[in-house]
Amino acid sequence: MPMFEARQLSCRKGAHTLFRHLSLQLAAGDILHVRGHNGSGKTSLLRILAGLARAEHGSLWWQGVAQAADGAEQRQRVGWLGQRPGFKDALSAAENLADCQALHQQPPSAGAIRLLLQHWGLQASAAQASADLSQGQRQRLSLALLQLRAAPLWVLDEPFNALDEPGCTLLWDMLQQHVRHGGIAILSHHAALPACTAQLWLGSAA
Ligand SMILES: Nc1ncnc2c1ncn2[C@@H]1O[C@H](COP(=O)(O)OP(=O)(O)OP(=O)(O)O)[C@@H](O)[C@H]1O
Repeated sequence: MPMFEARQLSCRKGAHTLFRHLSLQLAAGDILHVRGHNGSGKTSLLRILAGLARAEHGSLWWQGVAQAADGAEQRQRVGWLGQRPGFKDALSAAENLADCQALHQQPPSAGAIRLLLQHWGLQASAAQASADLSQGQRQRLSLALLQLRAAPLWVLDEPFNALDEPGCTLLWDMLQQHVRHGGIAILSHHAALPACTAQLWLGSAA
């Protein structure tokens, strides 16, 4: 049985059908790479898979169980990384990580936060407002938050955006570790990627 399944998804925006009858099945350990030209519907699809938007038709299944159409169940298990950061600009990186621990009922641990900040190269700017971080540093903070959250299904829209080469390596390592521990990752990226177990190309459906 696949761990995560999408059945017969269709999505329409205005007069355009972005995709229809789109189905996919993913097992623990899979990394799905979603590709397509600009405007082909990658973000729209990822938002549906993450439970952040409704498909016109179709359903999501987790471990053989159909998920509520409002996406609420799905959002509980998804670690989402989108184009807009999911942290508070007014808080520092360290404060945002502490907030995330509290939100997900994890015991507060300054040690774990310190290690994450070091791992993502954010320790020198850990105390400044997140609004003042560079684009790459903001992406690193988003990834540190994703790592802290420990969700089984990651849905990542252009996660390599703004990362330098060491940052890309850190992200790859993080992805590999996630799937080695039984997680699933779905990500969009314009260029070819090594080591993904599946690829989905979105073209024009209308
Ligand atoms: N809320 C909306 N209302 C109308 N059209 C929309 C809406 N959201 C997205 N679209 C359109 O749907 C199409 C797909 O958008 P989407 O962001 O999913 O594409 P994408 O493949 O992620 O693009 P890119 O590679 O440029 O990031 C685009 O033509 C976009 O203009």
